This record gives sequence, structure tokens and C-alpha cells, in this order.
Amino acid sequence: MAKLSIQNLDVKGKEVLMRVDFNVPLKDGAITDDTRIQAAVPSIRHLIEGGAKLVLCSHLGRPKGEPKPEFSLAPAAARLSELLGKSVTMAPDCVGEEVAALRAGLAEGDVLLLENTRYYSAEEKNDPEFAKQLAGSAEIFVNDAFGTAHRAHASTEGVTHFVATSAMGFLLARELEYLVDKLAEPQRPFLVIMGGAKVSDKIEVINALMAKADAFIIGGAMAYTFRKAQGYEIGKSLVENDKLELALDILKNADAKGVRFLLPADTRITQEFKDGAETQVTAPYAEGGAIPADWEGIDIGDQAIEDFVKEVKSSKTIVWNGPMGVFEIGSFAKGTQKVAEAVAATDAVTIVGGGDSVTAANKFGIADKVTFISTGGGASLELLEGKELPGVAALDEA
Ligand SMILES: Nc1ncnc2c1ncn2[C@@H]1O[C@H](COP(=O)(O)OP(=O)(O)O)[C@@H](O)[C@H]1O
Ligand SMILES: O=C(OP(=O)(O)O)[C@H](O)COP(=O)(O)O
Repeated sequence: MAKLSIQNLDVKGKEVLMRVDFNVPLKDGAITDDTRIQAAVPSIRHLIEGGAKLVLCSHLGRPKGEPKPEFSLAPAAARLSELLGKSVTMAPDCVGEEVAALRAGLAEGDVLLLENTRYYSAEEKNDPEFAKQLAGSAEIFVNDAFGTAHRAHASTEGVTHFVATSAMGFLLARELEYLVDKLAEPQRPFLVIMGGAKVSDKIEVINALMAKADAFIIGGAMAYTFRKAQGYEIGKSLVENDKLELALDILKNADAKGVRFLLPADTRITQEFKDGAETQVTAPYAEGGAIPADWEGIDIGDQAIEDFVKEVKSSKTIVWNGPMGVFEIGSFAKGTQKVAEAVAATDAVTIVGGGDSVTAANKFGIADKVTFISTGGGASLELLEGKELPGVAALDEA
């Protein structure tokens, strides 16, 4: 069943609470990639032009239930204001009396951005009392936060129980349409490239994706959990020690199903996590390579780049989620850049998903050379897995 769209709502004079995903990368307080803000603009404009009193809410990063100024959404309010060409008021909080007063004072066409919902642990717990406060006096809730639609949080799921109407925005609709349709019958071989730092989230979906994909490339921090599980030394690299058994199970499962499963043959390592730091490439693991105790993996090695590029070239559908290394730092970016360029150069159907992956695609100039850019990483993987996303399931039927 299709979900209700904002296209079909009369919002004139009504208070509308819209969940957006303004979880954008920041450096020294400045937004380094505003793709997610731009992506929400069509829904925002539609609601403003329809005469809504618009209240936006989002999380940013993982502040773990406490107000932390470095996770403030204030830079997003400033950027949105520039994109819309009109003022956007930044609220000092996401709930409470002061916020309620600001909401009550909105006129038709006004836009208020609430402060980071994850300043409260009640957000991720999907606490009903917190959800009720977020809903406040809004009659209508709109979800346009595709990147967070796989989370059952107060601002994505809970809030729908405290408003009269819950609908999807244009971005959410477009993502669902594209990802579900394009990937329903993928051209084969179908390759999934995974990397990044959200290891515990993403490793959980691999077994389920094996029913769909013919091959996997694992880069980024996730690779070290697999290598450690296989008994290799990984030094100070990021690792999820409670996922070692799962990693072994995945390797066994891939073997049994005949799914190609590529781990990086070698790793670029450093002792200092900063640009210009000395880096080395380990010997291939198969030839006794290891990461020394006080070194850390920060990118895939040169042999891994060669292997991964070859795999990319022989694929017909590619989903890429998660950078191969710490691409934000110039001297650790080579693996991500080479894989990105290889993805862009194929004539395969190519889908790049995830906040940081999209940032990497923009940085390396390949964003307009891929078939589809998705604003969601974890969300697109769960969709691909065939799961219903809680933030979508909670919306009203059309
Ligand atoms: N080897 C690594 N060690 C530490 N961090 C890494 C490593 N490889 C990639 N990362 C980091 O992973 C982050 C992106 O991870 P993630 O949020 O999972 O991706 P996405 O947002 O695309 O879903 C980037 O900031 C990058 O610096
Ligand atoms: O950046 C996000 O997801 P992504 O890294 O999977 O694209 C979303 O904003 C969700 O953030 P979360 O993974 O902290 O819940």
C-alpha cells in the first residue's frame, strides 16, 4: 500500500512538524557537504508555499543524549536560510516551554528548526512522553528523513501517534521509488561495497543481503573486524570485538552460498591520525602481513585497490555504502578515491548511499556520474534487505 504524500495535503494555516535528516558533516563548525539539506528543500518549499507553519526537526551525529554544542544544528539553519532565501529561526532546544512559545508564534510560511533531538536519550529510546512533546501542537507530521527512516526513534516513529495525519515528503518518496524499483531485479553480477565506520550496524545486514548480492567488497573500518576474526593482528585499528563470531559466520555463509567476498588484501596504516602523517602499506595478509601493535589501519592498501577496481569493472549493478578509508584526510583518501572513480567509470547501474559516502562522491567529482545518489546509507541497505523501515511503516496509508 502506498503511503500518504504531502502532495495530497492541505496545510494552509496548519502547524506541520517535519522530520528531516540534517545529519551533515561538519569541520570546525562549517558544513562540508550540504547534500542532505538541499535534498529536503523541495518538500520545505512545497509546505511554505502551501501556507504551513513549518517546524523542522533532526538529529546531528551521535551526542549520546546530552546537549553538546559541537552537535548543534545551528549551521544547518544558516545554510537552509541561504538555500531558501528566507530567514529560518533556530530554536534553542527541541522541546520545552520556550520552544512551545516559538511554535505558537509562527505565521503561515514561517520556518523554525528545532535543536538536535539526540540531545535527549528519550529520542533513541522512542519514549512516548518525549514524542508527545515533540509533536506539540502540530496537526500534521511529515517524514522526509530517508537517511534515518531505519531508526524507530521518537522523531521518526513515536511522533506519529500524537498527530492527526502523518505523511511522507518528496525525498522519502523518491528514495523509496528508486531503490525499490531499480533494485527489484538487479542486473548481475550484483556487487555491494561496504565500508565506513558504523560497523556494528552494517555488519548485521550482510547475511540477509547474501540472498540478493553476488559479491561483496568490504573496506573501511569493517574490514578489521573480519581480519581479527580470522586471527590476524590489527594493531590499534577500529574493531567490534562482539562481532567477531558474526564475522566468521558471514565468511562461512558466503563460502557455502558461493558469494564472492573480498576483504582488503593489504592495509594502509599510520601511527598519527592527521594529514601529512607517515603511512605504510602492510604486506598482504596472505603473505604474513599484519598491522603492528601501535599502528592503525586508515585505508585499504594498493593490492586491495587493484583487486577492488577489478571486481567493480566486472559488475553490472553496484551499491556502494561507506568509504574505504578516512577519506576526509588527504593522505588517507587514495582507496576511496580509486574505488569511487572505478564505480563512476563503469556502465553498471550504480547507487551510492550514506551521508559520508555522498560527501566522498562529491569530493572526488563522481556524483553526477553515478545512476543514483541516496541520502541514506544504513536505510538503503535495510531497504535492499527487504525490511520495512519503521519511519515509513508508521505513516498513514494514502
Ligand atoms: N579505517 C578506518 N578507520 C576509521 N574510520 C574510518 C575508516 N575508514 C573509514 N572511516 C570513517 O568512516 C566514516 C564514514 O562511515 P559511515 O558513517 O559508516 O559511512 P556513511 O555515512 O557513508 O554510511 C568516515 O568519516 C571515515 O573517515
Ligand atoms: O547518517 C546517517 O546514516 P548513514 O551513515 O547510514 O547514511 C543517518 O543520519 C542516521 O544516523 P545514525 O546512523 O546515527 O542513526
